[in-house]
Amino acid sequence: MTSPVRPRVAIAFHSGYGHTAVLAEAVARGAASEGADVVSIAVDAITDEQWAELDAADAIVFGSPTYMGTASAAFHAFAEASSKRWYTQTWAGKLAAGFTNSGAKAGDKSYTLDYFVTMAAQHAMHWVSLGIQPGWAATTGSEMDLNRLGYFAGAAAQTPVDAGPDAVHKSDIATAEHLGARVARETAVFAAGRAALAA
Ligand SMILES: Cc1cc2nc3c(=O)[nH]c(=O)nc-3n(C[C@H](O)[C@H](O)[C@H](O)COP(=O)(O)O)c2cc1C
Repeated sequence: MTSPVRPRVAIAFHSGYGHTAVLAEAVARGAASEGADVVSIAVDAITDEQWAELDAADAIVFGSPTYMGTASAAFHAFAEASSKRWYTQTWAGKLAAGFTNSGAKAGDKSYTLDYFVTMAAQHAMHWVSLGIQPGWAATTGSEMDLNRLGYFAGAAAQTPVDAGPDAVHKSDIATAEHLGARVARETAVFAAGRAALAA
Protein backbone atom coordinates (compact mmCIF):
# COMPACT_ATOMS: atom_id res chain seq x y z
CA MET A 1 0.00 0.00 0.00
CA THR A 2 1.33 3.44 -0.86
CA SER A 3 1.73 5.69 2.15
CA PRO A 4 -0.07 9.07 2.22
CA VAL A 5 3.24 10.60 3.36
CA ARG A 6 5.80 10.66 0.53
CA PRO A 7 9.19 10.05 2.13
CA ARG A 8 12.42 11.24 0.53
CA VAL A 9 14.94 8.42 0.41
CA ALA A 10 18.52 9.00 -0.73
CA ILE A 11 20.91 6.20 -1.61
CA ALA A 12 24.58 7.14 -1.08
CA PHE A 13 26.74 4.41 -2.53
CA HIS A 14 30.07 3.50 -4.09
CA SER A 15 30.67 0.74 -6.59
CA GLY A 16 34.10 0.12 -8.07
CA TYR A 17 33.10 -2.43 -10.70
CA GLY A 18 29.31 -2.18 -10.94
CA HIS A 19 28.13 -4.99 -8.64
CA THR A 20 27.09 -2.79 -5.72
CA ALA A 21 25.47 -0.41 -8.20
CA VAL A 22 23.05 -3.22 -9.12
CA LEU A 23 22.03 -3.42 -5.47
CA ALA A 24 21.67 0.37 -5.29
CA GLU A 25 19.23 0.19 -8.20
CA ALA A 26 17.30 -2.54 -6.39
CA VAL A 27 17.08 -0.50 -3.19
CA ALA A 28 15.82 2.44 -5.28
CA ARG A 29 13.14 0.26 -6.94
CA GLY A 30 12.00 -1.05 -3.59
CA ALA A 31 11.74 2.42 -2.06
CA ALA A 32 9.91 3.79 -5.11
CA SER A 33 7.47 0.87 -4.98
CA GLU A 34 6.37 2.17 -1.57
CA GLY A 35 5.83 5.69 -2.86
CA ALA A 36 9.15 7.27 -1.89
CA ASP A 37 10.89 10.02 -3.80
CA VAL A 38 14.26 8.41 -4.47
CA VAL A 39 17.62 9.90 -5.39
CA SER A 40 20.75 7.79 -5.98
CA ILE A 41 24.15 9.36 -5.44
CA ALA A 42 27.51 7.87 -6.42
CA VAL A 43 29.60 9.18 -3.55
CA ASP A 44 32.91 9.11 -5.43
CA ALA A 45 31.57 11.88 -7.69
CA ILE A 46 29.26 13.67 -5.26
CA THR A 47 28.45 17.30 -6.06
CA ASP A 48 27.39 20.18 -3.82
CA GLU A 49 23.84 19.79 -5.14
CA GLN A 50 23.89 16.13 -4.15
CA TRP A 51 25.13 16.96 -0.64
CA ALA A 52 22.09 19.24 -0.43
CA GLU A 53 19.89 16.34 -1.55
CA LEU A 54 21.28 14.24 1.27
CA ASP A 55 20.58 17.07 3.71
CA ALA A 56 16.97 17.25 2.45
CA ALA A 57 16.34 13.50 2.57
CA ASP A 58 14.28 11.82 5.29
CA ALA A 59 16.41 8.68 5.03
CA ILE A 60 19.86 7.83 3.67
CA VAL A 61 20.75 4.28 2.65
CA PHE A 62 24.52 3.69 2.62
CA GLY A 63 26.01 1.19 0.18
CA SER A 64 29.53 0.01 -0.56
CA PRO A 65 31.37 -3.06 -1.73
CA THR A 66 33.37 -4.78 0.96
CA TYR A 67 37.03 -4.08 0.25
CA MET A 68 39.66 -5.48 2.62
CA GLY A 69 37.02 -6.26 5.22
CA THR A 70 35.34 -2.86 5.36
CA ALA A 71 33.72 -0.25 3.13
CA SER A 72 35.74 0.92 0.13
CA ALA A 73 38.23 3.79 0.37
CA ALA A 74 35.91 5.90 -1.79
CA PHE A 75 33.06 5.34 0.65
CA HIS A 76 35.33 6.14 3.59
CA ALA A 77 36.34 9.39 1.86
CA PHE A 78 32.64 10.27 1.63
CA ALA A 79 32.16 9.33 5.29
CA GLU A 80 35.06 11.57 6.30
CA ALA A 81 33.63 14.41 4.23
CA SER A 82 30.28 13.91 6.03
CA SER A 83 32.02 15.04 9.22
CA LYS A 84 30.95 18.57 8.30
CA ARG A 85 27.38 17.35 8.72
CA TRP A 86 28.36 15.50 11.90
CA TYR A 87 29.75 18.72 13.37
CA THR A 88 26.39 20.45 13.00
CA GLN A 89 24.36 17.21 13.43
CA THR A 90 22.61 18.10 10.18
CA TRP A 91 21.46 14.51 9.62
CA ALA A 92 20.18 13.91 13.18
CA GLY A 93 16.81 12.19 13.23
CA LYS A 94 16.98 10.88 9.67
CA LEU A 95 16.59 7.16 9.13
CA ALA A 96 19.53 5.11 7.86
CA ALA A 97 20.14 1.66 6.43
CA GLY A 98 22.87 -0.12 4.50
CA PHE A 99 23.87 -2.73 1.95
CA THR A 100 27.08 -4.32 0.78
CA ASN A 101 28.45 -6.87 -1.66
CA SER A 102 31.49 -9.12 -1.36
CA GLY A 103 33.37 -11.71 -3.36
CA ALA A 104 33.41 -14.43 -0.71
CA LYS A 105 30.16 -15.82 0.73
CA ALA A 106 30.87 -14.16 4.08
CA GLY A 107 33.86 -12.05 3.05
CA ASP A 108 33.95 -10.18 6.39
CA LYS A 109 31.13 -7.97 5.17
CA SER A 110 29.62 -7.75 8.67
CA TYR A 111 32.31 -5.16 9.29
CA THR A 112 31.02 -3.06 6.41
CA LEU A 113 27.45 -3.13 7.71
CA ASP A 114 28.68 -2.48 11.27
CA TYR A 115 30.63 0.49 9.96
CA PHE A 116 27.45 1.92 8.43
CA VAL A 117 25.64 1.44 11.76
CA THR A 118 28.42 3.32 13.56
CA MET A 119 28.46 6.09 10.98
CA ALA A 120 24.68 6.46 11.28
CA ALA A 121 24.93 6.58 15.08
CA GLN A 122 27.59 9.28 14.91
CA HIS A 123 25.14 11.29 12.81
CA ALA A 124 22.35 10.56 15.37
CA MET A 125 20.33 8.75 12.71
CA HIS A 126 17.86 5.90 13.37
CA TRP A 127 19.03 2.57 11.97
CA VAL A 128 16.57 0.46 9.98
CA SER A 129 17.54 -3.22 10.02
CA LEU A 130 16.82 -5.64 7.19
CA GLY A 131 13.80 -7.17 8.89
CA ILE A 132 13.93 -10.59 7.24
CA GLN A 133 14.69 -13.83 9.07
CA PRO A 134 17.77 -15.65 7.70
CA GLY A 135 17.01 -17.62 4.57
CA TRP A 136 18.68 -20.82 3.29
CA ALA A 137 19.10 -21.87 6.93
CA ALA A 138 16.99 -25.05 6.98
CA THR A 139 16.79 -28.19 4.86
CA THR A 140 13.64 -26.75 3.32
CA GLY A 141 15.45 -23.56 2.28
CA SER A 142 17.35 -22.69 -0.86
CA GLU A 143 19.74 -20.07 -2.15
CA MET A 144 16.73 -18.36 -3.72
CA ASP A 145 15.42 -17.44 -0.25
CA LEU A 146 15.33 -13.78 0.65
CA ASN A 147 18.29 -12.93 2.91
CA ARG A 148 20.01 -16.13 1.75
CA LEU A 149 23.24 -15.06 3.48
CA GLY A 150 21.54 -14.52 6.83
CA TYR A 151 22.36 -10.94 7.83
CA PHE A 152 20.22 -8.79 10.11
CA ALA A 153 21.84 -5.35 10.00
CA GLY A 154 21.30 -4.72 6.28
CA ALA A 155 21.17 -6.23 2.81
CA ALA A 156 24.21 -8.44 2.15
CA ALA A 157 25.11 -9.80 -1.25
CA GLN A 158 27.82 -11.98 -2.74
CA THR A 159 29.01 -12.04 -6.33
CA PRO A 160 31.87 -14.18 -7.66
CA VAL A 161 34.91 -11.96 -8.21
CA ASP A 162 35.36 -13.16 -11.80
CA ALA A 163 31.76 -12.40 -12.80
CA GLY A 164 30.28 -9.14 -14.01
CA PRO A 165 27.40 -7.11 -12.60
CA ASP A 166 24.94 -9.32 -14.51
CA ALA A 167 25.83 -12.11 -12.10
CA VAL A 168 24.58 -10.37 -8.96
CA HIS A 169 22.38 -13.03 -7.36
CA LYS A 170 18.62 -12.69 -7.89
CA SER A 171 17.95 -13.38 -4.25
CA ASP A 172 20.37 -10.63 -3.22
CA ILE A 173 18.67 -8.22 -5.62
CA ALA A 174 15.27 -9.12 -4.16
CA THR A 175 16.67 -8.70 -0.65
CA ALA A 176 17.95 -5.23 -1.54
CA GLU A 177 14.54 -4.35 -2.99
CA HIS A 178 12.98 -5.46 0.27
CA LEU A 179 15.35 -3.20 2.21
CA GLY A 180 14.43 -0.21 0.06
CA ALA A 181 10.72 -0.87 0.54
CA ARG A 182 11.14 -1.27 4.29
CA VAL A 183 13.12 1.97 4.57
CA ALA A 184 10.40 3.82 2.65
CA ARG A 185 7.64 2.41 4.88
CA GLU A 186 9.49 3.14 8.12
CA THR A 187 10.41 6.62 6.92
CA ALA A 188 6.76 7.33 6.14
CA VAL A 189 5.82 6.27 9.68
CA PHE A 190 8.39 8.70 11.14
CA ALA A 191 7.28 11.51 8.83
CA ALA A 192 3.61 10.97 9.67
CA GLY A 193 4.39 10.81 13.38
CA ARG A 194 6.37 14.02 13.28
CA ALA A 195 3.62 15.75 11.31
CA ALA A 196 1.05 14.58 13.86
CA LEU A 197 3.16 15.80 16.78
CA ALA A 198 3.70 19.17 15.11
CA ALA A 199 -0.04 19.64 14.41
C1 LIG B 1 40.44 -3.87 -3.30
C2 LIG B 1 39.45 -4.99 -3.15
C3 LIG B 1 39.31 -5.57 -1.90
C4 LIG B 1 38.36 -6.59 -1.71
N1 LIG B 1 38.19 -7.12 -0.47
C5 LIG B 1 37.26 -8.09 -0.28
C6 LIG B 1 37.02 -8.62 1.02
O1 LIG B 1 37.58 -8.20 2.03
N2 LIG B 1 36.12 -9.63 1.13
C7 LIG B 1 35.48 -10.16 0.05
O2 LIG B 1 34.71 -11.10 0.19
N3 LIG B 1 35.63 -9.61 -1.20
C8 LIG B 1 36.51 -8.60 -1.37
N4 LIG B 1 36.65 -8.03 -2.62
C9 LIG B 1 35.74 -8.45 -3.69
C10 LIG B 1 34.61 -7.42 -3.87
O3 LIG B 1 33.90 -7.23 -2.68
C11 LIG B 1 33.64 -7.90 -4.94
O4 LIG B 1 34.34 -8.10 -6.15
C12 LIG B 1 32.48 -6.94 -5.16
O5 LIG B 1 31.55 -7.54 -6.02
C13 LIG B 1 32.93 -5.61 -5.77
O6 LIG B 1 31.83 -4.74 -5.86
P1 LIG B 1 31.81 -3.49 -6.86
O7 LIG B 1 31.77 -4.04 -8.26
O8 LIG B 1 30.57 -2.76 -6.51
O9 LIG B 1 33.07 -2.71 -6.59
C14 LIG B 1 37.59 -7.04 -2.81
C15 LIG B 1 37.76 -6.44 -4.08
C16 LIG B 1 38.68 -5.43 -4.23
C17 LIG B 1 38.82 -4.78 -5.60
